[in-house]
Amino acid sequence: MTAEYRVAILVVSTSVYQGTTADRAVEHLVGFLRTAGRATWRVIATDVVADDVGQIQRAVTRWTQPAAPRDLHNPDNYFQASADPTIDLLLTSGGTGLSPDDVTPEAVEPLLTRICPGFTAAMLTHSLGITPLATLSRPVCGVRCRTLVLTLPGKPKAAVENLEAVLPSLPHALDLIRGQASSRELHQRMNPSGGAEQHSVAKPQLPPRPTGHGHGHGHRCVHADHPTVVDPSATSHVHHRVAVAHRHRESQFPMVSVAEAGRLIQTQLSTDLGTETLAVTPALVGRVLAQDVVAPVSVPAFRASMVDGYAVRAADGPGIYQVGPASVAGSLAQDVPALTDSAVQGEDQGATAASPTLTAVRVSTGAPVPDGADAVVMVEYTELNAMAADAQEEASIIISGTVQSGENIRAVGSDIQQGQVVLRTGDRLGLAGAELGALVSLGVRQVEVYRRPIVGVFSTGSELVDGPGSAEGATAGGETPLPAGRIYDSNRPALLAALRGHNFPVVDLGIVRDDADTVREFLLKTLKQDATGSRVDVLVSSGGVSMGEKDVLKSVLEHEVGARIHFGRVNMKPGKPTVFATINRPAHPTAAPLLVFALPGNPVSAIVTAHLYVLPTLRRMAHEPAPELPRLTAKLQHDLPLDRRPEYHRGVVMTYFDAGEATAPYHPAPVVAWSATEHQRSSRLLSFANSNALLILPAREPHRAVLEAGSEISVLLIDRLLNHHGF
Ligand SMILES: Nc1nc2c(c(=O)[nH]1)N[C@H]1C(S)=C(S)[C@@H](COP(=O)(O)OP(=O)(O)OC[C@H]3O[C@@H](n4cnc5c(N)ncnc54)[C@H](O)[C@@H]3O)O[C@H]1N2
Ligand code: MOO
Ligand SMILES: [Mg+2]
Repeated sequence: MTAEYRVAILVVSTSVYQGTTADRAVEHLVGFLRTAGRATWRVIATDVVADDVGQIQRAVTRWTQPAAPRDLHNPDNYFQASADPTIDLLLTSGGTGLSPDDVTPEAVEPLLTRICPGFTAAMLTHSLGITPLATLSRPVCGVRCRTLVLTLPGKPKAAVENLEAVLPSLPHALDLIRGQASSRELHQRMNPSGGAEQHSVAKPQLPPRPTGHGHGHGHRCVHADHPTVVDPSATSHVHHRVAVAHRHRESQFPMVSVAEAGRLIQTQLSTDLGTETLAVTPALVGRVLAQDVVAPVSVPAFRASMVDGYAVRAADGPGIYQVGPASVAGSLAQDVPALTDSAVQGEDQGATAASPTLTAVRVSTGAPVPDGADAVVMVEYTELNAMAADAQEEASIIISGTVQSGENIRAVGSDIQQGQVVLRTGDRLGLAGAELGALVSLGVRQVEVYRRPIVGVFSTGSELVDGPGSAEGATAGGETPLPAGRIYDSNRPALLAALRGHNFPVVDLGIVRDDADTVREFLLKTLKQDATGSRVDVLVSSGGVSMGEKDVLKSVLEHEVGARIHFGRVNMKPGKPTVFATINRPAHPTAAPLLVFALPGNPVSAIVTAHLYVLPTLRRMAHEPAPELPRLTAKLQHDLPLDRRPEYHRGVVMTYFDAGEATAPYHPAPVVAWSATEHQRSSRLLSFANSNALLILPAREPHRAVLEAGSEISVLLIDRLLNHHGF
């Protein structure tokens, strides 16, 4: 009985996809397979996609999924939707050439879990025997889960020739991939006479079979439970997930300095997130303007008094003034009568010793100054001359001093002139509220501001349980005793709190188990969120980036979702395994890449690196004028032992005067620093207790193991600077 294999064919061609060209590849390949022999080839699915990395990857992923239910947060799992787990052979046709549109190898290669250069070689050798133009073809072949993927050329004839070239070994290759044959059987099948060559057949590098999943017919991806390591011999970014015994025993990532890490991030971040027009409300504080604001009106818009007193004509000088109707704050300028000569001259109120000859209008601070008046005399510089008959109102007052024209009057536009540029592109609406207040005072209803990056935060770790800081934990009651071996996910709430505290929109993406397939699908799903509009600009994770067999994040990033890792280790304590990567978005090739900060899982390391790397990056992306953490020089108050790595030690920083110094005409405020706690282990969140700064300690050197009290050190503020004096 001949074996039966299930085949899917994916035509990759924009013109076929758009209907401007008819496809002939499927027909040719199906015709060839019908008569190919060696096995029964059942073409059970075909599809057409454009020359587009995202479309190709989605089709390939759909046909090469393991059948086991996916453990994703969103049940509406795009990649799962039409998964057919039983495709043995996936043939793509088209897009393997050299034109800029040809992206099939770029799309397929990152998805392959094991590359098979033998198939590629067989295809190329065969084709080169037919035409030298075969040099222009760039096929990739390899395994994804239980499916062999071959990228054939687009020309139907060439596609068939390439397939023909590999046909002899195909059935056995597929059996091996399915786990239904051994290499020994293969050799017997290919060389029934046996002999010495038998030993020269290279043993296929199959990863050991996962335990507990049975053999043969299971449709689980054989790699699912295996850690991933980079095969150092692999020249491409295709990875091999191999058993823990074969893992690297040294990190493959060069150790960069903190400064170099900062520079690498800066080369990748985008400040081109666009702008948004927002209503002028208190929520605008902290935002950065993406437009100049021109004053639409003057402030004040009317001549306003700066003091509580009496509006007069300065030229009238000292004398007795009859007090006219008041202008108080809230009076309409139009209702305040003008000061006129005729109103007062020579009138006699008859109520007191002296008679007024002049006139004044009582005004309060901020109230309109009547027309005709050019000065306001403060109430303190006047005396009551006479009361009105009701013994309540002022009838007249005495002004004894001289009065300057313009005194105590805010001229129209003297605070803000209509047409003046009041705020400029790049100005931040400060936390003190003044810029917001200025906009409101001008009646500006909305402004264009830079969009702030949206940050998705997730935790990796199979040991993690949602704690009281999360919605799930709150309903489950975070205090329930945890089984030994489990811990509450404290990194995610801590990181969310810090980022939200700095006014960045955050999305809680939950916990992702330490399993390469789960991590990969989570990342692909997050990338796919392009299409739905709910996309994040920056991903921040914690955990899974060191050397452990379950630390799969770097490998999945690099080899399975097409990320570029810009650094994977930094010479600092804590935070050595910090990873920074970028991933292009398949659905939006022109959009800025997604930035990924994969922070170490140790809680202190995650918080320190979030402040050191993530926060300044987000602020830069948001066009904030001072993106870096504030840095000061401080005097260390006690000896501190040094580490082999430069250390970001949790500390307390305070400005300090003693009473004598405070009275000196000028005395720079000394800044002093000390360690927040002893026992600054990366797991010990209490090392942050009361700390407001990271003390930057140099690495230990042969001649210097301790930094001595009195040393000047650099400190980075992560919270408010303490002020010994209060005010
Ligand atoms: N052989 C080596 N081991 C380790 C090295 C090394 O260079 N070689 N580096 C150490 C350093 S330094 C750090 S930092 C950590 C980083 O570990 P990972 O990023 O791989 O994180 P995990 O292994 O997932 O977890 C480490 C630790 O943190 C706890 N954790 C993780 N996530 C959370 C969370 N969301 N909330 C609370 N606690 C969390 C986890 O349970 C572990 O205890 O690696 C060292 N190892
Ligand atoms: O660098 Mo790790 O962050 O020391 O704990
Ligand atoms: Mg680890």
